[in-house]
Amino acid sequence: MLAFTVSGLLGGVIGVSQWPWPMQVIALLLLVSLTSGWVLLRIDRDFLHPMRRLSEHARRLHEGDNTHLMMTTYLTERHDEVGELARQFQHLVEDLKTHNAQLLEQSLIDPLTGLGNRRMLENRLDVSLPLSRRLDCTVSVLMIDVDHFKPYNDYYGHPAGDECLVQISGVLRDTFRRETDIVVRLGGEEFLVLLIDTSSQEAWRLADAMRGMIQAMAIPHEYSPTVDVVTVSVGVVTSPPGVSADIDAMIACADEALYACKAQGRNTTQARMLSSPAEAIEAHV
Ligand SMILES: Nc1nc2c(ncn2[C@@H]2O[C@H](COP(=O)(O)OP(=O)(O)OP(=O)(O)O)[C@@H](O)[C@H]2O)c(=O)[nH]1
Repeated sequence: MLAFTVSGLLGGVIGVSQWPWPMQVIALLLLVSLTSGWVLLRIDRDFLHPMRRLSEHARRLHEGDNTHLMMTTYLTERHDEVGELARQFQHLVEDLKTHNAQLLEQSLIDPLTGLGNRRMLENRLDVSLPLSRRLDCTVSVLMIDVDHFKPYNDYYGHPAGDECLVQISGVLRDTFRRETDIVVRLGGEEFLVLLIDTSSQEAWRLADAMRGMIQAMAIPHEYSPTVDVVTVSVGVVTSPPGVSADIDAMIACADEALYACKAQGRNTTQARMLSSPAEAIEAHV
């Protein structure tokens, strides 16, 4: 159609209609080829090429190549439908990214207390332990367990038990405030704190101060055989500089100290010094 229109115009302007008919046919064919070539070039430049870029972008995202999260402005700044498609695609990617970040955060947080959970501990340990080895500094693990929590739940009810755990979490959060401190709820009424570059004396002092603050909150617990308020027992283990901290050995050792607290009547803090992964020596009672 375009070719015919153009040929008509050319015919009028440069007198093609005066040419012999074979020349007219050749001119028309030439015109049709040039026009189709031009149309194909435009289709490739305006449509196929951007589509290839868009699909390449989607492929990279699919393969997890986060260096290409932002789409090229070549696509997003276009004022046509392709540009609109690219912008909508980019919004979708950004929404998914935000949503994924929220999901990841939720998967690391204990919903009741807002503290980290076991998974967060594992993630943070991947950074903290190699860092402590590199800086050649101490690592301390505190295992904290609420005393006589079963009777508390039984008599005051599960929602009151939940509230009690939330209040205890608040004390933990207020006590262990360094950026490098890791404070998590392991599950149930058990919490873990990991401190790096804190001396064994300081770890014990902080742990015992925290225990005292929980007692001082004076959450009534008239069914506790220990005292008439909610208390915790704390097992502390410190791995000194130069000893490669093995988290499983440390947790096992802190657990031993915790059970010793329970055996000795609860509402107390006991500490151990880990001199090698296999060997634990008592530091404080
Ligand atoms: N409210 C509430 N209770 C929980 C939660 N998780 C675990 N518990 C309760 O915590 C109690 C733990 O009881 P036990 O492990 O027997 O220990 P305990 O009574 O604290 O005794 P000791 O640790 O020996 O002092 C159980 O009754 C659990 O049901 C929770 O998320 N919310």
